[in-house]
Parts: sequence; structure tokens; C-alpha cells
Amino acid sequence: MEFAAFADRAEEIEAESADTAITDAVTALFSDAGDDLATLARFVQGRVFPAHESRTLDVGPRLCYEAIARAAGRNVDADDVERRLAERGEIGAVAASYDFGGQRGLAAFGAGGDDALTVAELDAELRALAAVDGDGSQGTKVDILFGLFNRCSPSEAAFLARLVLSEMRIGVGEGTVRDAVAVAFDAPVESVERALQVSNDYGHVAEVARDEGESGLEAITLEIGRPVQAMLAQAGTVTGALDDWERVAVEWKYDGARVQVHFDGEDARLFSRNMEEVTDPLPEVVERVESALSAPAILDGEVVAVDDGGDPLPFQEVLRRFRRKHDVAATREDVAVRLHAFDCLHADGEDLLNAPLSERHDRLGSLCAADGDLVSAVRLCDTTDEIEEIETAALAAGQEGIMLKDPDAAYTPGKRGKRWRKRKPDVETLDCVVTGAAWGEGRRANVLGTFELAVRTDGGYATVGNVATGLTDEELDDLTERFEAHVRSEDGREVDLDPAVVFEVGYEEIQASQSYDSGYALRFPRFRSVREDKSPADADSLERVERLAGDG
Ligand SMILES: Nc1ncnc2c1ncn2[C@@H]1O[C@H](COP(=O)(O)OP(=O)(O)OP(=O)(O)O)[C@@H](O)[C@H]1O
Repeated sequence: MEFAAFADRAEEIEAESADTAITDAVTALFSDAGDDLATLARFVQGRVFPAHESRTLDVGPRLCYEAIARAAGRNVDADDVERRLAERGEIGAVAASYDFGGQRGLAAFGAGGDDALTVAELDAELRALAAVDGDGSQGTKVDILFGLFNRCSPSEAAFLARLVLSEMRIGVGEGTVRDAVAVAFDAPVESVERALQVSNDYGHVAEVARDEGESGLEAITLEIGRPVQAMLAQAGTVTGALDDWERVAVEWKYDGARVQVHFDGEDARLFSRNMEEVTDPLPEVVERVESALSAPAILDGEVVAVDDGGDPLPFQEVLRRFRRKHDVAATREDVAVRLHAFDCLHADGEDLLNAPLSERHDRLGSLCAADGDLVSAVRLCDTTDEIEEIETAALAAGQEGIMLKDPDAAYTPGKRGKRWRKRKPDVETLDCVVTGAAWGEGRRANVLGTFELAVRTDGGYATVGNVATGLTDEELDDLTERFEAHVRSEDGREVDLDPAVVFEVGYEEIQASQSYDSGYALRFPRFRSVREDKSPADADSLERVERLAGDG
């Protein structure tokens, strides 16, 4: 196909606004694509290389402006291109506004000609451009681009500029390509979707759908060394997860950066969340994985920067390591990093994407039997108390919080589904009066560990829950000392307190409950601070609780 024909189709697609019309137009393009199918499946999304490849054109805007300026003639420079961009707001429109060589040739009349640029030729030129390296590479890249723009009609120039700068934006997303491949080649959309998830190569999947049909698509498997998109999480609550699933797999949410490990039995390669290779910047992770793993595998995990004592450092420190591709030794001494592996997508020749999380985690454990510390601890929980305990430990260890996962869930690459949830920080807070407490147990037997929370009513106070989460040992010591002066009576571990101190507590939701005087219970309450500036008379009222619960 000539590139001019692609540009025409792209213009038509861009002019459509209805999703179905866009899909129809892309379907027609794929049906007519012939040998260019793989390339066109990438071009419509503004890609030259498949998403799983780290390779890029590495063409910055300025370099592209220079090439456009040179092709536009003697009186134009890159600043001029930039000025037009400021006016028109879009590089395609700017490129189309110049008079390039292509307009003077036969191609200007849509008649093709010897010099007409084809899709295949353009793809080959862009790949050659990506391969240019070393001294003077920028100049060579401008030369190649200049040569291409020079042969372009205005509409070709518009789409070339957009392609080069990854700004295609004709309204074709991943879902459109998936649907168009399915319709064009009469393949089940689920098979196309699955093949895309495991390969991340729209061009390859389109060709297989056309040439080999459903069975060909089903035969596409994960490949060690070819990264897949990471499964993502939604914000969620403990109570929501417990309501939705019988049991919740709870893990720490490590405060680092996502890493996918590909181990072929000998060497490990690492990929970041956007599928860029980060093997070189993380040599100690590579070494550790290579000595720990007993079989070829693809693992998912989080890399965390740690200080000398092994405590986590802010996640920016890991990103710094990711960026420092050179001078690795120096940074390695600067900040140490360690991996917490939490999932296993492939083990010893077997793809595990469809296996339940609990099974994948077991496989992870067996693979890393030689180095159990590599594997993130997961606990199956069915009560808020157990989950609170894990969250307290995670926060005390300096991590971000917790992940709540459905133990039966498959691994769905690239999906931000409901089966993985990250517990969001408490959205609401309430200022409650502390009216009672209980002595702790075990290590905390000498301090008050649980505090009864109440809100104001007309005549006094009504309880809404107990809080035992979110308090450090130091805070518990201080509070125990402070409440001594307010003890009314004691009965076993229970202590009755004068209403004197106000706690600010976060919570997930307020539920009707017969367990407390107020008729309501705070679910998943967490201590935030002592409201030193408030007396019990300033605490929140039952009326407010009713309103927040939706009953007021
Ligand atoms: N045990 C764990 N299981 C899964 N993801 C974890 C875990 N610990 C840390 N994470 C990180 O938490 C993220 C989950 O949140 P989400 O999928 O929304 O990613 P995100 O958009 O990067 O969000 P965030 O900024 O909250 O990390 C993962 O991408 C991963 O990097």
C-alpha cells in the first residue's frame, strides 16, 4: 500500500466520531492491507515497534522540526516550525502547512509514481533510523527524516510527523484494533484479546488471526524475554473486599517500582511497568534472581530502595536507579534495592495467567524455595481484625499500605480490574471522644491498646466503635500516661474513662449496628491524631454520624 493511501484512510478515520464507524473503517483498512497488515496495525496506533519492544525511534520534537524545516525550503527553520505549532497546536497540521517536494511530483495528484512512498518502505526507513547510533547520529536521523518529508504530500507529511512523534491520535485505541482484527478475520474477540495480552504485538496478532485463525491465536503463548502489561489495581476498601469475596489475599503494598522478571534458566532480564528493559540498572536484583530461581519463569514484583538497615526509602530512589543507566556501580553503592516478588505468570514451560492467584503464589514459592525472602508474604484473611494487623505491620515497616486480592482471580495483563484492590487512605475522618479503653495483650500488656470512641448526643455520649490501629508504641505509652488522670473505674482489662480527650479517626464507612449505643459502627477505624485543639464539646455529634451514614 502506498503511504498516501494510508494517509487518506487515516484522515477518514479521524473524521469519524462514532466508535462503530471508526471500527468499521479500521476493519476495512486491515482487510485491504495485504503484506502491510502488521505494519498498519501498528501505524494506526502511532507505533512503529510493538509495545513489548524497548526499541524506539528516539526522535525528539526538535529533531523532527529540523527535518520538517529543511524539507520546507531555504527560508524555514526549526523555530519557524515551533511558532506554527504554537499557533496550530498540532504537529500534523504544521507539517501539512508547508510546501514539500512531494507536492511537486506525481504523488501530488494521487497518481503514485516512481517516487511514491510505500508503507513498507517507510517502515523500513524508520527502522533504519531507529538503528542509527553513535557520534553524529542526530544528524543522520535528520537526514533520513528530511528525505522522507521531502517525498510527502501535505497529508502524508501530517501523518509522518504524527507517527514520528508518537502523536497519531486518530481515535484508534487498543480496543478498536482488537475489534477490527476480530471482525476483519472472523476470529473470536476473546481469542484476539488473549493473544494481544500475552504478546503485546498488534501486528503479529493481526497476521496470525488472518493467516491461522482461532487455533493460531490460541497457540500464542507468553515468551520469556517478551514483557507483558502489568495487571493493575483499583482503589478499594477492606469491608468491600470482605463483602465481595469469601476470603481476601492480603499483602503489603510495597512502596517501590513495578518490575517484571524474565528468567530463561540462566539469565534474568528485568522490565519496568511500561515494558522498558531495566536489567542493567538493577544488577543486584538480577544476581539474586539468577541464584534463587530453580526453573525458567516470568515473575511480577516490586523493587524497593532500602537503607543500610533494610528499611524502605521513598520510591523516587528506585526511579533514580531506573534512570541511571550508566555509572551503575556508583548508584549501587548509593542506594541498595531489593525485589519483593508477588506473582508468577509462567513457570517452567507453563503459562499460568489463567490459574487462580493462590496457585500462582504457590508456584512462586516453589520456584524461589532457595530464597524465600524474595517472595512477598500473603495471608488469606476473612476478618477485618486480621487485615488491620497486616496493615499496621506494613505501615510500621514503612511500606505504603496493603493490597487486597481475590485469591481466585486470574492474571489479566493491562487490566485495572476489581480483583486487585489497593486500600485507599481513609476518605473520611471523625472527631470522637474517648470514653473507655482496654489494656493491651502480650507485649502491650502494660499499655492501653484499644480505645472506645463516642460521639456527642443531646444528653451525653454514644459509642460508635473501638480503635486499636494506627498507633505507634510511643503514642500508646504517651496515651496510657495521659489517660491515668481520667480513669473512672476498672474491670479486668476494661477501663472506664472520663470524656476528656478527642481522637481524630479515619474510617472506611459507617454502618448501622446494634453493637454500639449510637446504633452505628465505624468500619475499619484508624487513629490519626489527638485533637489537642478540641475539647469533648467540640467533638462530632450523633446527628453528623446519622447524616454521614445517609440516614440524616
Ligand atoms: N503486593 C503487591 N501486589 C501488587 N502490586 C503491588 C504490591 N506491592 C506494591 N505494588 C504496587 O502497587 C501498584 C498497584 O496499584 P496500581 O495498579 O493502581 O498501580 P499504580 O497506578 O502504579 O498505582 P500506585 O501509584 O498506587 O502504585 C502496582 O502497580 C505495584 O507497582
